[in-house]
Amino acid sequence: MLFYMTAGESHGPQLTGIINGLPAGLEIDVAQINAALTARQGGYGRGNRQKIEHDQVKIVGGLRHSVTLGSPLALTILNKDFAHWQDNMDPLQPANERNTLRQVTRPRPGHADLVGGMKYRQRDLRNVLERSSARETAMRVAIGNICQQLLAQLDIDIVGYVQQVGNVNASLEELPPITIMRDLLSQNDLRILDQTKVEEIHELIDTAKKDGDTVGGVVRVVVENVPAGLGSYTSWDTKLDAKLAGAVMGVNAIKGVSFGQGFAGSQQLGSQVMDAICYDQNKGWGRLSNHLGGFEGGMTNGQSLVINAAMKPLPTLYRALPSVNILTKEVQKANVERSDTTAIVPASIVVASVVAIELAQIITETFDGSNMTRLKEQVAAYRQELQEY
Ligand SMILES: Cc1cc2nc3c(=O)[nH]c(=O)nc-3n(C[C@H](O)[C@H](O)[C@H](O)COP(=O)(O)O)c2cc1C
Ligand SMILES: C=C(O[C@@H]1CC(C(=O)O)=C[C@@H](OP(=O)(O)O)[C@H]1O)C(=O)O
Repeated sequence: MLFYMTAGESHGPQLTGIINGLPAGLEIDVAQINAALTARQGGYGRGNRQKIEHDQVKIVGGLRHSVTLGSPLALTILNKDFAHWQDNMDPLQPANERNTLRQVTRPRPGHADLVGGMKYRQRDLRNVLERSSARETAMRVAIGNICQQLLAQLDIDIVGYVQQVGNVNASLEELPPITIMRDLLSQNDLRILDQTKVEEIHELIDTAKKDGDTVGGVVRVVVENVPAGLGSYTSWDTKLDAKLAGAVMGVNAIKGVSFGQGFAGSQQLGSQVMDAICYDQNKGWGRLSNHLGGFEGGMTNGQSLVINAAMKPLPTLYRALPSVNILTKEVQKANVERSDTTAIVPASIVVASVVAIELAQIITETFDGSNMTRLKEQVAAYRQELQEY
């Protein structure tokens, strides 16, 4: 069973990750992981933290000569900002006058601060915000990229992009193939397909920033060449769309997940939504459209996966909302240190990463995931069998 864990606080020394259950024999390209980490740091509307960080992964276990051993893979990413927080965030530094004076007591509406403080009985909300920060998503991107490299070995390609920012839609009527999408996405700093919307969205983000406000949006992940039959209809907890929805909702600030045309389909007739079945001797089974986003009965149906995720506007506002000081109970403005105006671009990378992790997990569970060469052989044989069904 492929699973992973992360540890580390936003301003602590480093992020740490362990992924267990990767096949032996997977060659890992660290440059590709670092490129994904750089992409997650970027995008229009990011705050000043990204000027400090320069995320690079270090692999410290489970790898020999760049090839996985089948043992747990251990990863680290340094937080460069720790240098400015050492006095406050060093794991062993005793509490002193300076660092206790910097206590966080004014919870931000929409962030984990208040409820986290109540639940874990914290009087310094830094003990909550450090881990609830989306800094952790850097490690999920590193692990997700390794899973993308595994999927690439099986000719499965995945991309995440920004579909909508605030109320401005930047999608195209027809989805181009992923290779063309990549080219379009590299042409702007918003990871959008419709280049005509760049200026309008920049203005939207600039205005929000000037007003001390924040912006959300919708991201989309497309996965090509996924074999049919991953996941199962037999029990609720084996449905792959349900597992994916859980993983995507697990990304900070994601508040909704849908597949294919999503909620819009609920307003249409069945004849407009179901994807008619076709068969071609050379290509095998297919569908004449892909409104359902590649899932039927909790299983992949051989069409591209289309997964949408809605992100709320970020909770930390420079024009802070009213809050209540947890020590004095006085009404005060919520805490603000530093924040992104929008994190919709990084969200598109993070959501694609968690989708890749779930897919790598179901594939290594459906087939023998002990060794990469055997896995490739089994997936190829299965694809052949499906075509001849
Ligand atoms: C890549 C990324 C960057 C984020 N940056 C910020 C930020 O700068 N300020 C902020 O308040 N929230 C930010 N968030 C969102 C918070 O982490 C999130 O809202 C918080 O953890 C509460 O969780 P919830 O929104 O899922 O309930 C970011 C999210 C992501 C995915
Ligand atoms: C550190 C990252 O994002 C952070 C996520 C975040 C939050 O509240 O989620 C708040 C901000 O933290 P800071 O106050 O340190 O600037 C973001 O910068 C990152 O994405 O690498």
